[in-house]
Amino acid sequence: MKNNEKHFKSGFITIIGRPNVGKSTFLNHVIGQKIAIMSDKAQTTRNTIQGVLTTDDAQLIFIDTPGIHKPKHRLGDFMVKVATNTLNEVDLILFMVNATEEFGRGEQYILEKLKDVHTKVFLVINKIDLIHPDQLIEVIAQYKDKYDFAEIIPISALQGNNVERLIDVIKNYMPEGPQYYPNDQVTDHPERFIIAELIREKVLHLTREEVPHSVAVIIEKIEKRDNGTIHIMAAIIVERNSQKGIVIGKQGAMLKEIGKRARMDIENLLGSKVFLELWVKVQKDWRDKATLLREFGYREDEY
Ligand SMILES: Nc1nc2c(ncn2[C@@H]2O[C@H](COP(=O)(O)OP(=O)(O)OP(=O)(O)O)[C@@H](O)[C@H]2O)c(=O)[nH]1
Repeated sequence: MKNNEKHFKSGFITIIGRPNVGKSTFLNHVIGQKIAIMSDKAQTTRNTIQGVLTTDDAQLIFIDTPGIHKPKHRLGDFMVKVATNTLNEVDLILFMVNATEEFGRGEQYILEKLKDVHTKVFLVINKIDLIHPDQLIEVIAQYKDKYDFAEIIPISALQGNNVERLIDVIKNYMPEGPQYYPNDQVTDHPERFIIAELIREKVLHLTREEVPHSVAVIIEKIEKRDNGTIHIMAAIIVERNSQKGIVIGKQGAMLKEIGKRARMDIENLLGSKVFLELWVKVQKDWRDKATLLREFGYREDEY
C-alpha cells in the first residue's frame, strides 16, 4: 500500500439475536439520519437491506437474515437453511445479546446455527447501561467459551456508549471494496439477495454433488410489469462447460425444473406472480472477480 493512499472498505453485515435485544435500536443509532435505505416494503420476514452506513472510508451494508432468529417462519426449515447460506456469504455477523438476561435456549439455538458458518462473529453485549461493570464481567464469562468470537464488544445502543468503537472495529474487518450505494439514495431491489439465494439453492439441490458450491447467481433485472407480474432475469454462473451442461440438462429439463421450483418460492416470498428467466453462463475463475460478485452480495468461497 502506498503512503497516504486510502483504501475504501465495504461489506455486508448481519445482526442476529433474539427479539428485543436491541437490533433496531442499534441500527437507528448507527444510521439514524444518515439512513440511505430501508426496505420500501418494510417486510420483516425477508432478507432485506436494513440500512447502509456510508462514511469517508467505508460503506457498511446491514442486511437482515430472518430465518435465523425466527425458526417457525412459514417457510420453516427452508428459511433456516437460506439464512445459514446467507450467513456464510456476509462479511461479518454481529450476534447481539441482552446484558441483563442469562444465557438461555434462544442464545443456544443461534450458537448451534453458527457452528455451520465460517463468517467471523462479534459478540455484541447490549444494554450495558442497565448493569454494573462487575456484572458485565460475568456476562462475558458466560459467553466467551461457548463460541470462538472474533471480538466481544459491550455497548448501549440506547445511550450510544461504545457504539462508535464498535463501528470502527467493524470497519477493520471489512474487505476493500467499492461504494455500492450512493450516499443518499439506493436503487437496489431489497429482495435481490434472497432471490439469488433461492435460485442457487435449487441448483445445488437438484444437481446434488455435480455442481460445486462455488456456483453463483446474479440477478440481472427485476422489473414490475403493468399487469403486476414481476419479471426477473438471472444468470447462473458456473466455472466449467461440463457444469453448464448439467445445469441445463437434457433438452433444458434441469434448468426448467430449477426455474419452476425457484419461481414458486419467489412468488411465495414476494406475494405476486413472477416470470423468471434463467440462463447459464460459464465464467472461469469467477472467484477472482470479487468486486463483481460482492456487488451481488457474494464473497469468494473459502476453500
Ligand atoms: N436500557 C436499554 N434499553 C435498550 C437498549 N437497546 C434497546 N433497548 C430497548 O429494548 C427494547 C427492544 O429494542 P429493539 O431495538 O426493538 O429490539 P430488536 O432486537 O430490534 O427487537 P425485534 O425487532 O423484536 O427483534 C426497546 O424498548 C428498546 O428501547 C439499551 O442499550 N439500553
